[in-house]
Amino acid sequence: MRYVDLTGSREAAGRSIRLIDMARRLPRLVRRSLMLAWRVDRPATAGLLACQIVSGIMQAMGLLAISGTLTALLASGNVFHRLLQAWPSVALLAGAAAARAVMGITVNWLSSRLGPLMTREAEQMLLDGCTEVELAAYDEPDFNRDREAADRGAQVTGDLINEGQDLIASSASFLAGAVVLAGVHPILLPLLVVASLPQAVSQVSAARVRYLANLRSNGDNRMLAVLRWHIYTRDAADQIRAGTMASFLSERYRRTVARINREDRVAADQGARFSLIGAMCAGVGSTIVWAAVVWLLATGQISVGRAGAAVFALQTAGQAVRGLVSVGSRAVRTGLYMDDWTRFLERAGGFRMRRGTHRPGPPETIEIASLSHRYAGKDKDALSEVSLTLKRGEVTALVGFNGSGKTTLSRLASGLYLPSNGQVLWDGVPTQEADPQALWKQVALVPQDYARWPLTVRENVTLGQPSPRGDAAVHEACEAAGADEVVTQLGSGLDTLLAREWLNGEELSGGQWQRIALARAFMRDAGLLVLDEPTANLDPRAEYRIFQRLRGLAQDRVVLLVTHRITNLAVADRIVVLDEGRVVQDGSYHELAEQPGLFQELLSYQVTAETARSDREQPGARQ
Ligand SMILES: Nc1ncnc2c1ncn2[C@@H]1O[C@H](COP(=O)(O)OP(=O)(O)OP(=O)(O)O)[C@@H](O)[C@H]1O
Repeated sequence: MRYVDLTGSREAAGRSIRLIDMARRLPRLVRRSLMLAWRVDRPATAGLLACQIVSGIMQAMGLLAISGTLTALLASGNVFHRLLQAWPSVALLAGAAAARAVMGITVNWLSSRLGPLMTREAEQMLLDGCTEVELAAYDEPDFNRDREAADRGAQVTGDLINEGQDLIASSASFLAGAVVLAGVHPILLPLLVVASLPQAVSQVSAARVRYLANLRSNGDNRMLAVLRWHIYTRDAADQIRAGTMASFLSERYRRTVARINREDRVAADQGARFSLIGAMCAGVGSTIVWAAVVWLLATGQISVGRAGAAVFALQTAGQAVRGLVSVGSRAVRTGLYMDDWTRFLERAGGFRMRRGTHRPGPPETIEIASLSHRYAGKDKDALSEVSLTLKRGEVTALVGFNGSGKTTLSRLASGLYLPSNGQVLWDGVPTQEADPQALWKQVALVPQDYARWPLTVRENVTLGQPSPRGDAAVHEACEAAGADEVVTQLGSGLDTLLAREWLNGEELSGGQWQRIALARAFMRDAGLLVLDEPTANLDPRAEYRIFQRLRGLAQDRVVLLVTHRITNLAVADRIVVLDEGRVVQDGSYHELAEQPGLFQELLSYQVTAETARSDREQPGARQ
């Protein structure tokens, strides 16, 4: 089995990496890296640019000083006189070298300061981008793939500053060498550039091969991250042991890695072949250039001193061209990853929330009108033609078999999903016309799989939004959810960190966590309370208390309860029975209990203590 991502447009972008694209892209990349650097640290960016300019000037001066030194030393006259002539050039040479060394150290210092800042900033922008997408995005493989790619782009953003700096440095060296070479003889510079071209092409080809290989392994790499998460973390640690799954997971990991290695190996071999061809061409090119220098010297077209300067300038410019090509191809690859990041941020993977601006208050009614919903990639609706009205002051319960659409309906009612067809109207306004943040201020949700935030108890309950009443409100919410008993047992009360993996962190039991999750909902001053299996982990006493409180809570809000505990449903004003995404029954507990239908069937599966006892006392009395 192979984990595959569709990578069409990115693959096309990768395939289009050619020398000409690289030349076009490089200035844009340098500009982009400098803009991000400017955003995170202006003085460091300005310092970096200044250092590069000074360094380039020093390099040119150093090369000119070499020419001056050689000309003076090789001139006629006595040694002392020649040394005297040469020493200002030597001093300039030494000064320029020292200045370049200092600039180099400063550039390193500033780049290492900027790189991590840029990576963190890129990650932060990505995180912000992710919170702005529709929840439905997470059901789309495309979105998940693009987010992973963008994450990789964010990680390499810091590299771009080093690559950008290397590019600027190589360009400055090339310019310095070019100025000197052009001064020595006009043929040398074009000859050097032409001689370097084959190597440039081969380097870019190698970069293209590596990028494409990486792209092909994208799905597998994503799966490795998922496997690592499950194997490393505590969440599934008990199940891996009790289920003796370790060797299966390890083997799956190994096989996935082996596939990636095979792709990498092919890319490395192909890249090495390109590099070898490039190096051979570079050797031939260098021979031609050096032969040209010797020929110019032999035919008296340049002096020995100028030939000496040409040697150094050729070395400098040749190194610069090689540097430009090798860093350039790396930077282009980094740039492609960064394109993934930029594209994702621009479009939020194509799923940025674009809803209205209406700011709803606590709803009087939530009308669900001819609502249908189909999840991405599914060929069947999860909900079909559902119509019902939820009212403030009422507890509406949703019941039905697994997969009948209860959770989907509660997510649509709370505006987490937008309907594929039909409408959800909060006091007459469709959810897509409401400002989502304002709407969710009116939602208190206890989902089936509630988050166990590695935060303090206080933060877990307030969700980072403390009440003006301070801890008094937190204690009240905890009391309402039965979490007060949990808090009093914890060493540091509300300040206790709920994460065993950290020093002084505490772990809670499943039921204790559920009480905290309920306290979160009770803490929120929201007009819609959605409870999805809120008591699945609670002991009978805690469960009884929650249901006792529910009526009081419903007085000034809409309450939507999803539960499989049919015996608790007497608390609801109204029960809606769902089957395969359709409403099949709707009424009070007593009405539905009397009617033949699915509700009666569900009721019949509830083995009460009464029936169990009668079964024990009268074996064979019930079939
Ligand atoms: N994120 C999703 N992406 C695709 N399909 C989904 C998604 N969530 C739910 N479904 C599908 O929608 C249907 C209804 O699921 P839903 O979770 O609403 O059922 P439910 O009645 O709450 O089930 P349960 O009682 O097991 O909690 C199921 O067929 C399920 O496979």
